[in-house]
Parts: sequence; structure tokens; C-alpha cells
Amino acid sequence: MFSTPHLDLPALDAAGGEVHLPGSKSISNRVLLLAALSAGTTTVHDLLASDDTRVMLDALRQIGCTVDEDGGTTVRITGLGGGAPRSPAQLFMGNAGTAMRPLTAALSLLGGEFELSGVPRMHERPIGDLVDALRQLGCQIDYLGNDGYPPLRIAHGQGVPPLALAEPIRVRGDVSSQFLTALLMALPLAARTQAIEIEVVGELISKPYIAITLQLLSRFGITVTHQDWQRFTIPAGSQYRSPGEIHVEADASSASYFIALGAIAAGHAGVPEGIRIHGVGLDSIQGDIRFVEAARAMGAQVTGGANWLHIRRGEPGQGWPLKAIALDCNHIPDAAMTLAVMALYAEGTTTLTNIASWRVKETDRIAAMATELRKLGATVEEGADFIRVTPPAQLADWKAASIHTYDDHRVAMCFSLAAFNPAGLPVRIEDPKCVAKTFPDYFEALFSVAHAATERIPVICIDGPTASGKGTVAAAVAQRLGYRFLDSGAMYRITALAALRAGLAIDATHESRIADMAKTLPVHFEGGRVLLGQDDVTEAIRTEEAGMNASRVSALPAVREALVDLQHSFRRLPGLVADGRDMGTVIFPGAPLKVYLTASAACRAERRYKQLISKGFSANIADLRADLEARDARDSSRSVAPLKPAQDALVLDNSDLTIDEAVEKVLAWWQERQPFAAPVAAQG
Ligand SMILES: Nc1ncnc2c1ncn2[C@@H]1O[C@H](COP(=O)(O)OP(=O)(O)OP(=O)(O)O)[C@@H](O)[C@H]1O
Ligand SMILES: Nc1ccn([C@@H]2O[C@H](COP(=O)(O)O)[C@@H](O)[C@H]2O)c(=O)n1
Repeated sequence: MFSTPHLDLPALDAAGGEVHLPGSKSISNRVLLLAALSAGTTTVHDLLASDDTRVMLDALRQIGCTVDEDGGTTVRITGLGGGAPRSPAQLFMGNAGTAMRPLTAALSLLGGEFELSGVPRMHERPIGDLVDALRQLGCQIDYLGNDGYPPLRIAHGQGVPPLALAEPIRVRGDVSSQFLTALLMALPLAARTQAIEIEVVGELISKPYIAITLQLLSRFGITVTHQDWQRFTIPAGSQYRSPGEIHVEADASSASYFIALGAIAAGHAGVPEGIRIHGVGLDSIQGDIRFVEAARAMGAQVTGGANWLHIRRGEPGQGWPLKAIALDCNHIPDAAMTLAVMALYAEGTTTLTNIASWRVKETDRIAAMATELRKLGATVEEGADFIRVTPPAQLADWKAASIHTYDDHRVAMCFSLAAFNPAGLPVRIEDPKCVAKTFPDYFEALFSVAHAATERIPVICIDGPTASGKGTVAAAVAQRLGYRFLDSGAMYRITALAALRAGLAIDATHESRIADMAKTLPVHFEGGRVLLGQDDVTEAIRTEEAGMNASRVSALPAVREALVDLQHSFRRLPGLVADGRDMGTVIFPGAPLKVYLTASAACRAERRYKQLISKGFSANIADLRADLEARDARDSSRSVAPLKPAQDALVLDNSDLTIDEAVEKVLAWWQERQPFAAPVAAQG
């Protein structure tokens, strides 16, 4: 997951390949609660690992369920099975509506004292209609903040009060379908001896989510019938029964980003045509699978099976550019946000209606989408329950935008698609970690299939003499930007080590054999460790002797040539920070930022001394200084790629700077080169 303050996406121009999507959030949290209400143990496979499922799992543990996690996507829940939950308990629900609403209803019918709260935005998301329905039944629920909103307290410390079940329980269905889902999952607990009726007041929105609820209830032994989605009957004798094992489908809403990607991105040589999605397909029980119909209407070519989809962009004039649509999106409220971004690639104006529920989601999504689409240059009209998007009229009208994401995972994910803009502009996604709510590795998945022209993938080069702090500063800059990191010196250190282990002296007579070896080095970088074949050489290549050997091997022109492709292969999305001696002069001469990092020899010798001592090596400052000056002299005087600042490099003498100051300086130089305004503090 990218936990950087922002993630800059270079202009993307093509895509192709396969993605495996994480489990559906809606199904995951429903299954967890149903397993918790059942007797026995349920093994849940392919569970979504995200913020929203985390709060649900934590809450279930707190109320007394046994939750065994395998560290992957399988979780075993041993449910309460009619027993009383552990109480009192204070439950934190984050911003997970799929946890807050159903748990409020279920805990009300289980008995006990509970306080349920969440993040500030959760306290702005309505729950009054559900609480009204539960109070109608006789439940004692108090608001702890504003009436109608969390946080709230369920005050059933003396047990569940007698419930008024004779009359149908009335609940509004036109604000959020989660209220009805919550009642449907909780009321079987009270339907042992009598049937219970629920009557929906107002037009039920998001019926597909109710369909998921009914499907999952039936997997746990409860068959709910309904009349025209307005009146629901939970039969007498209802009792939750664990299915033993259950698999969670991949998330159809998450699929929408990759369906859209397939619809807007051209193919490119060397990768399979189109995007293939695994884990969810045309037989999905999730309503958002109908996003496929909308994407097809806009021009996407979609084929699929039970649990897979394949999407291709239409031919020019036949699906590409996309066609503008007018669509009632009541059936796909979450995935419809993706349509608003697809509209940027359509001819004409796209109108999405019946989306009032967007206003009470993670953020006011209609306002958020309108604001951010306008930043890109689109013309947007918004109303209480609709949005109308007209793309920028011509190339010059597109703008490089820094997208504010409002702590809303879907805003972040759907706006990543704006990086395919025809103007070739980068897009900044602020607070990219908000995708953790449903798809923590979304950007990794995107980068695994998206393509950018090599020259568009940014590279920051940090060259300089020995022990100037290049590696330290480069690694920190890479981390702050979410970029990859190339320690090119390690390549020479490994080559020298491999040569010596093969019995080859490091000199011109062995140049071509060492170069051949360098071309096929079995080197792997794994979580900070460096492996040469099966051998962990992380420590072995870090000694002063290894540095000196690297300096010798690096003076051999054929060896340098042999390592070029390997170094170039690090230039991958979303960007690269490379440290070495010739990053800016030879390997990435077109890099948009080149820094020559230096410090006085005395200062560098002292730093290296402290570095070695802290690792338990014995060292002597005078010897170290002599060695590093000898190394610098050899590196600067060799015939090929000598150490020197690139002509367009910015020189930074960090003798009197802290590491943080040096990092900030490089980041400031980088920011100056970006088309986005400097980041501002996050807003609501
Ligand atoms: N202001 C500073 N900037 C960077 N590094 C510093 C600074 N102050 C102290 N150091 C320390 O200097 C030591 C050498 O840094 P580093 O290994 O990053 O240098 P390098 O230039 O990559 O060296 P080499 O050329 O051997 O790869 C590290 O222990 C680092 O923490
Ligand atoms: N781009 C580079 C990087 C390194 N070298 C040589 O390798 C030696 C070790 O490098 P460290 O950065 O790990 O200390 C270095 O002294 C150089 O001789 C290089 O030539 N080009």
C-alpha cells in the first residue's frame, strides 16, 4: 500500500494483463456478522483484508467471538450461537457503514451495553431511520452526540426488553439500504417462535445490496421472502446455521476500475490484449456487476464467465472514443462513480441520475466528484441527485490536477483513471492510503497492468562521492514519493563479490568474463536483503573492502556496459530514485531532476566511521578518509562514466545539513518541477 502524502501518476498510455481482485467489502462484512451470530465455526475464505473488515473483526472479538486469522485471507469465526455477547463494550467502527449499521441492530437484539462510535465522518452519516425502527420494537438506544447520528449507546444491560413484533417493523428505504440490511440480519434472532414482517417506507434504493443480504442469509439457514421489495418476511423458527465454509467473491465495485481501464486504455506490444479480471464474473451476486452493462453502453467490449471478465477497448469509431450515456444509477451506486470518470473519455455529455445516496457516503460524493472533475478541465453540473459531465473540449483544456480524495477510497481509485488523459498530463492522488478501506493494494494492481512511455516515468538521480549520504537520502526521497529505489553501487559490489568468489581477479585481463557474469547475475532484492542466488550477501557487500573492490570492477568498461539494462529495468511505475556515480550523466541522462550530493572529506570520513562503529565494525577515521579519497580519485579519473556532476545537476553540499534537511531540499526541488501546486493540509 502507498502510505505517502500523495502519489503522482505519470501520464499512462496503455494497459494489458491480469488482475486478481480482493474480496467484496459488502459480502465480507455481512458474512463475518452472520458467522458471529451462528453456532459453531465458519471458515471464511478470500475475505477482504481492509480497514472496514478490520473494524468488524475487532468488534466481533470484543463481544466474545473467537476469531482466528491465518495472516492471509482466511479467517475462522466461532459464533455466539444464541449466547450472550460480552458486555459492556466500546466498539470503534471507523468509517465502516457495513459494520456500524448491522452491528447496531444485531447488538440491540442480543442484549448488553454497548457504545458504538467512529471517525468524525461516521458521526455525520445518518443512522436515525434504523434507530427509529429499533426503538419502534422497544429497544433502548441513546444518541451520544447529535440526534440521528453515531455515536450511540445500546442500553440493554438488563437484557433485551420485550419486543413489539406483532406489527410490521417499518423502516425507511430511500436513504440507505443498509438500514434494511441491518434489520434483516438482526431480526432472525427474534424470530424463533413467530414470523416477523418488515415494511419498507419509501422507494427502496440499492436493491442489489438487499439481494446480496438475502442470498447470504439463505447460506446461513434463513429464508426471507419479499413482496416487490417493499415487505419482507422472516419465517418463524429462524435459527442461524453456519455453512461451515464460505468463499467471498471478489469485489464487483473494485472491478469497475479495471473494467473502465480496459475500456479506455489502448493495448501495447508485449502484453496480452485487454484486461482480464479474476474472482468476479457475470454470475456475481453483487449488484455492481451490472456496471458491465453501463461500460458496454459506453463502448467497452466485455466478455466473461462465472468468475472472470475480459475487457477490451472498442475499435476507433466503434466504442472508442467512448459514448456518452444517460443512466439511472440506482442499481450501481458505488460503481457509478467510475462512470463519472469514464465520461472524461466520452464524446458528449454523460448524465448520471438517481444518485442522491452519494451525498451520505464516505463524503458528499456528488460534490467531491464535481469539484475534482472540474480540476481536470471537465464541465460539470451537479444537482441533489445527479451529476452531468462534459469532457474538456480540446487537448489544451485538460489540466494537471492534484486530486483531493476526502478520505474516500472510491474517489482515489476512480480518479487514477484520469492519468490516461490524451494531453499526457500527470495526475496527483492525495492521501492514496485511503484505498485501504476496500483495496489496500489498488495502486500496485494498477501499476501491474498499466503502461507509461519510459520517458514519462520520472527518475530522480542522486550522484556523488563516497559516503556523501546518497543512499540514505535517495532511499528516504523514494519512500516519501512512493517511488522505487535503485542503489546502483550495490550492482558493482555484487559483481565484484561474484567475480572474486568465482576466482577471477578484478583486472583488465578478466574484463570480458566478469562482464559476462554481470549480465546474468542471479541477484534478487527482497525486503531490504540482497540475495546472490540462494546466498544472502547483504552484509558481505557492505564492507569497506567490498566498496573498494566495487570501485575496481566499475572501472572496467565492459562491466559497466553489462549492467546498463539491469539498471534501466528499475525505471518502472510510478517512478524511480536512483543513487550512484553516473545516474545523471550516463544511465538516465534525460532525468528531470539530477542532484549531485557532496560533503567535505572530513565530514564523510566521520559519517562512515560512525556508520561502521554502529554496525560493530572496528574502524579508524584517518584510514577511512584515505580510503574514500582513493576511491573517489579512482571513480573520478576512470575513462568511462567518471564520477562528476551532470551538467544540469543541482549541487547540494550537505556537510552542515541533517539527513532530514537534505531530504526536504531534494523534495522541494522535485516539487518545483511538478505542474501541481504544493500539497496543502488535508481538508474534510
Ligand atoms: N546529512 C546527512 N545526509 C546523509 N547522510 C548522512 C548525513 N549525516 C549523516 N549521514 C550518515 O552518513 C552515512 C553514509 O551515508 P550513505 O551510506 O547513505 O552514503 P553513500 O553516499 O550512499 O555512501 P556510498 O557511496 O558508500 O554508497 C550514513 O550512516 C548516514 O546515516
Ligand atoms: N553508478 C555507480 C555506482 C557505483 N559505482 C562504483 O561502485 C562503488 C561502490 O558504490 P557505493 O555507492 O555502493 O559505495 C563506487 O565506489 C563506484 O566505484 C559506480 O561506478 N557507478
